[in-house]
Amino acid sequence: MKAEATESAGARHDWQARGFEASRRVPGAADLRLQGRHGHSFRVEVCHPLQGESSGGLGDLLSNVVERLDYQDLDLLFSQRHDGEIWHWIEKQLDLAPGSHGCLASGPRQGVVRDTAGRLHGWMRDRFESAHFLPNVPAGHKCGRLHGHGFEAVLFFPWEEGQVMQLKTQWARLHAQLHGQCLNELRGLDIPTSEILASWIWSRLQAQGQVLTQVTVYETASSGSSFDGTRYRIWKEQSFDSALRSPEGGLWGHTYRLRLGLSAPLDEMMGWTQDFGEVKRLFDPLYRELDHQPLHDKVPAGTTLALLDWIVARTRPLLPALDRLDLYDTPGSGKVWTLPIHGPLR
Ligand SMILES: Nc1nc2c(c(=O)[nH]1)N=C([C@H](O)[C@H](O)COP(=O)(O)OP(=O)(O)OP(=O)(O)O)CN2
Repeated sequence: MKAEATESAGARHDWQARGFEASRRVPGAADLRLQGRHGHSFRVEVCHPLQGESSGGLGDLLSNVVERLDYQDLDLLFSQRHDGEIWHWIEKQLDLAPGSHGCLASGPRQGVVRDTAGRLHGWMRDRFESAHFLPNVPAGHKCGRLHGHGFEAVLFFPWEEGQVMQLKTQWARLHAQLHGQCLNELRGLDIPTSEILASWIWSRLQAQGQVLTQVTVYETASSGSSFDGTRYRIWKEQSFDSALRSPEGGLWGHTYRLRLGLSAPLDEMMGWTQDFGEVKRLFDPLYRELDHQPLHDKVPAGTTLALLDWIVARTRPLLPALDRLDLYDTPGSGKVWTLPIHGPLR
C-alpha cells in the first residue's frame, strides 16, 4: 500500500481494529507461564495514511490477515511466537507504508506498538486506585476538591523479548507507592496531574536503569497524558450520536467516538499543559452541532472521512495545540487526522 506524504498541514489515515483468538507456547520466555500452552484474545490496530479521497480498503485487508490467525495454534505458524514476531508478520502481510502505525495487544495488559518511524515498542499496562486534588486550580474547579481515580499507567520501552519481565518487577515497587494512597502526600507529586504523574513514573523508572520510550497515564476513561522524556501530550475523548445520509443514499447513524489530542508545554504552576475541562469547554459549541443531530447538510458526502475533515477544519481554530483528531464510527473502524507525531502514540 502506498502512502500520501505527511505534511505540516496534517495527514489523514484509515484506522482499523480486529481481534482474533489463538493459542501458543513461547519457548524460552522469561515469564515461565508463557512456556506452557495458553490462549489469548489478541487485538490488532492499524492506522494507515490515506491517498487523496480514497476511503482506504485497509479494513478488508486486515480482516483477511487476521482470519488466517483466528482460532489457530500459533506454534504451527511462527518459530518464536512472541508478540514482536506476530506483529512483524502482520505488518508484512499488510505491506504498511511509511507513516503507518499500529499495535498488537496480547490481552488488555501488554503488547507491542509500531510508531510512525517504524520502530517497535513493547508496552505494559496496569491500574492503581488513588486519591488526589490539584492545589493550584481556580476556586470552584472540581479538581481542587479531594477526589480519586482508577488511574491506568501504560509503560513503553524499546521492544525486546523478555524485557517486560524486568519492567514488571520495577513497576511493582512504584505501584506499591501509588496504589491506595493520596498522591499529594508522595514526594514530587504535590501537584499530581496526569502530566506530572507520567513524568514522575518516567524519572523513577529511569533512575532504576529502565530505558523507556513513553509513559502514558489514563486519569479517567476519557482523558489522560503521555510523556516521552521531553514532550507532553494530552487527550480528551467524547462520544456523540448522529444521523447522516450514507454514500448509497439511505439514512443511517452512528455512536461516534472522538478523541482530541494536543501537545503543549507544561504550565509549571498548574502542572498541566491545558486543562481537560477547558478542552471540553472550548470544543462544546462544535459538540452541540454534532450530538443528536442530522449531519447530512454539513457533510453531504456522508462518509466518516468527510465528517473528519469538517470537524478538523472547525476544531483547529478553537484548539491551536491540536495535533491529532481520531474519529471512530464503530469500535473497529475510524479515520484519523494527525500532524507528524513521534513516539508510540497510544
Ligand atoms: N491537563 C490536565 N487537565 C486536568 C487534569 C490533569 O491531570 N491534566 N486533571 C483534572 C482532574 O483531576 C479531573 O478529575 C479529570 O478531569 P476531566 O477529564 O475533566 O474529568 P471528567 O472525566 O469528570 O470529565 P467529563 O466532564 O466527565 O468529561 C482536570 N484537568
